Amino acid sequence: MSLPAPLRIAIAGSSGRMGRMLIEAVVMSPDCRLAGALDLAGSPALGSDAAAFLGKASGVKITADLREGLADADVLIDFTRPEGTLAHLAVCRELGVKLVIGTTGFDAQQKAQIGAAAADIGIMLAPNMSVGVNVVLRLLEQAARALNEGYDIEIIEAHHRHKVDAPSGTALQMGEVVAAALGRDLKQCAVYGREGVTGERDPSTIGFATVRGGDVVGDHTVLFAGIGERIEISHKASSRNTFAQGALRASRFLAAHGAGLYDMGDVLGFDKKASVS
Ligand SMILES: NC(=O)C1=CN([C@@H]2O[C@H](COP(=O)(O)OP(=O)(O)OC[C@H]3O[C@@H](n4cnc5c(N)ncnc54)[C@H](OP(=O)(O)O)[C@@H]3O)[C@@H](O)[C@H]2O)C=CC1
Ligand SMILES: O=C(O)C1=N[C@H](C(=O)O)C[C@H](O)C1
Repeated sequence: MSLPAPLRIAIAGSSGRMGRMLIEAVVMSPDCRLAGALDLAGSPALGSDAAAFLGKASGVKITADLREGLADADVLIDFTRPEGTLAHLAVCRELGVKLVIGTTGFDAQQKAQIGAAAADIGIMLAPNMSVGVNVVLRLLEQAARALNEGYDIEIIEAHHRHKVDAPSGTALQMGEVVAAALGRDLKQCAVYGREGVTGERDPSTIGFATVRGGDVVGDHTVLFAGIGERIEISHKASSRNTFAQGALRASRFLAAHGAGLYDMGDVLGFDKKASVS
């Protein structure tokens, strides 16, 4: 009996922290094949083998030419920057290549562009691909429903010194899930940091606090602070491999599904309630 053909995966942002982790994960997965590797024009890595940093030869050269990098791919996994992802999205749509988007920091208009492209291709959009965070999103929905009065909600996140967006995409998604469970609109109730004489806390708000430093992979805590007790629901990532493995699960899911906009809840078989992103 012959084995099914491997899933052909291209990676965007090949020289980035996640790009390298993803290349390693693809190369190590027997059911996947590295089919393309993209990086920005001007990157010193252009022309070199995508797996050279692992001391291996993948036979795939890093290119800035999107059509060349996507020519042989079923799925592109993209953890870059919003402007890069949107450029990749346009070419994926044209070529019929499915897209796993891990990039964070999109504004509402950019998210709408992604949603529109999902009419033609399968797209997975998730600010955090770890299984653990997506389970935490479900726990948060339940906790927020049960603690809907008398508890102040604060979301605290910590990341490495190189992260460029704040709050993290995960923190924002946690805020959206909690706000939706409470029947609030996050746009109306979010407080992003405090300074000076702020006055007493407004109980209808959801506060965000951001910490940046060192090599923290990604910590998120949602605090429900009541009188006489505090509940903290936390997730701490200790390796980027958890995000890479989630992105591979997402790629396998997309390979088996048609056009549409999906999230990690779909991959994990959750119903749609907690999938605000
Ligand atoms: N969904 C999830 O599970 C996770 C999401 N992330 C998100 O992934 C993104 C990347 O994170 P990380 O790997 O740490 O970042 P890095 O800065 O390490 O890597 C980003 C990569 O994208 C490239 N890049 C930058 N701008 C563009 C552009 N306009 N077009 C094409 N490529 C571009 C960079 O190239 P160059 O180096 O030449 O600038 C680099 O190779 C972030 O948005 C982060 O929040 C991160 C981890 C998990
Ligand atoms: O930039 C990162 O590193 C991470 N970004 C994601 C986010 O913004 O939520 C996910 C993860 O926490 C790591």
